[in-house]
Amino acid sequence: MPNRKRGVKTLPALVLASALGIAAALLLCQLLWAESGKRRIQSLAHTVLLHSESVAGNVSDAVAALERSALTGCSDTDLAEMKRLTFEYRFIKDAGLFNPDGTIVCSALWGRLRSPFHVGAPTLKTRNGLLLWIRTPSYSIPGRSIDINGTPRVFVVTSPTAFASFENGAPELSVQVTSSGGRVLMRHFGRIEPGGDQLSRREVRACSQRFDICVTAQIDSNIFSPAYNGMLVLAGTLGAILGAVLWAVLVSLFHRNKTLSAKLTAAIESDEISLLYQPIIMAASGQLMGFEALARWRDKDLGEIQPDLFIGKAAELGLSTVLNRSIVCRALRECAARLKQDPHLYLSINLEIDALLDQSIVQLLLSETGRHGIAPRQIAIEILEGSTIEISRMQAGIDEVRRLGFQVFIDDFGTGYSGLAYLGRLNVDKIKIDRIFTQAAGTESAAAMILLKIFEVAKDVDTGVVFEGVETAAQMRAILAFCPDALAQGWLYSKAVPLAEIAPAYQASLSG
Ligand SMILES: Nc1nc2c(ncn2[C@@H]2O[C@H](COP(=O)(O)O[C@H]3[C@@H](O)[C@H](n4cnc5c(=O)[nH]c(N)nc54)O[C@@H]3COP(=O)(O)O)[C@@H](O)[C@H]2O)c(=O)[nH]1
Repeated sequence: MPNRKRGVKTLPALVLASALGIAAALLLCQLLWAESGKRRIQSLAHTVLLHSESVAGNVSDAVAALERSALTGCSDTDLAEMKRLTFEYRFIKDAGLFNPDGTIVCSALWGRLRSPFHVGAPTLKTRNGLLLWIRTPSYSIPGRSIDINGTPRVFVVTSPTAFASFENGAPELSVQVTSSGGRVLMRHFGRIEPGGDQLSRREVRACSQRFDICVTAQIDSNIFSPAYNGMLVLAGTLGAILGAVLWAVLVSLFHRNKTLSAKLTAAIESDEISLLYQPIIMAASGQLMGFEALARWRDKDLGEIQPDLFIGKAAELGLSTVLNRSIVCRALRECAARLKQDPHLYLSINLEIDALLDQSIVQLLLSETGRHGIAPRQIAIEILEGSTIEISRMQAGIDEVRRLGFQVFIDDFGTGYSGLAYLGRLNVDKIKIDRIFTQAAGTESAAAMILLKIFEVAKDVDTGVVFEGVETAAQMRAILAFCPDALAQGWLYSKAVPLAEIAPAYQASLSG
């Protein structure tokens, strides 16, 4: 029954996730398609502009040639010369002369007109001084309109097929050729709609440096048009699958998190968190000086869980105190014999600063060391440098613990936000320099310079130093060069292991 209930809830959620996936996929597809359309019209606008410039250049040259010619009127010689010029220029359909009163009386193509034709005022005077009559009534065929370019003396008619190669373009494309101010529309293919850059519409504009011409190209890349049905179905299907997969991943993460929380709670309560120990060595002699307790949790279903993860999770679940108490008790129980056997050894335990300020943990440390007959001096509490707790409160807690005989170390020094000034203000026994600095030893990096600086300041304020994360003999040699009595911890000597595997001395080969 419960499974059926869950199935009933699952189906609408799955349908909703798929629907959201479809919507997201279609939206993404539309945006990508519109952007690819923009690249298409950029190239189209450029091509049309180049073509418009060559038409305008051809027309200007023809007008200049007519101006230079010795035409005086509409004699047969004049008409022959006009014809010659008309044939010479590719984008010119006809050429002729204006009367001084602004009327047309003859042209190369139509010869002498039966009656003078009045063209009226020009539509535009270009910045090159050319007069344009756009879509003005034809002087030869009634009802037709033509484009005339000229001066007050001569004119040419632009060939109506000058832009024929751009006619009958794809239906989603529109192009218009205008004067540079956009006031006069010279040519258009398709209709430019106002408002580019909507979901589907993109627009580009390109203007000529040489002529009074601008080209605007627009594309309406709407994936919902019937032409793109195939793409629509593919994108929708992929979106539905992705939405469903994402939903399944989120649900499984949520369940894993819930499972992790439940399992961790059970593991802490039944004292299943175990400890490994990593040796801390006097590098010059290889002598064992102490060991750090590092928590481990292996779940039979989830496998090995990183300490960062389960310690953070325990804090989220409000289980930090229970976990800390179990770690303190286990560490002292497991290490008591070894510490008593060798009184110069110490055991490091990681505790958050809040735990150090928690009287119940301090009392536990006292009672457990007393119960096992361990000197408090043999216990070092490692706290993190970066903490939001006020420094004076922190120092009061540290002082109290040190007064009881325990040592206090600052862990991962250099990675917090407090900087070197912190060292002078906090009274601790040792700092543990983080491995990002240790591992830079002997290199030319900024981290290597910071490492030296940290070491100098620690020496000035008479605080001991442990170099964490030493992995290579070269790093160790470089550290020994400036700190001959360095304490070191790292994989060069040993990873964290069961206490029984920790030897009294570690002869790391520092040569080679
Ligand atoms: N509050 C508590 N924090 C704890 C406890 N146990 C562990 N931790 C913290 O979890 C972090 C990760 O710890 P871990 O995965 O155990 O990693 C430790 C070492 O294994 C690792 N290490 C040691 N030597 C090297 C090395 O040479 N190279 C390398 N890449 N890693 C190395 O460093 C970790 C020890 O770090 P630190 O504590 O800073 O000395 C870590 O922050 C633990 O503090 C716990 O019981 N309580």
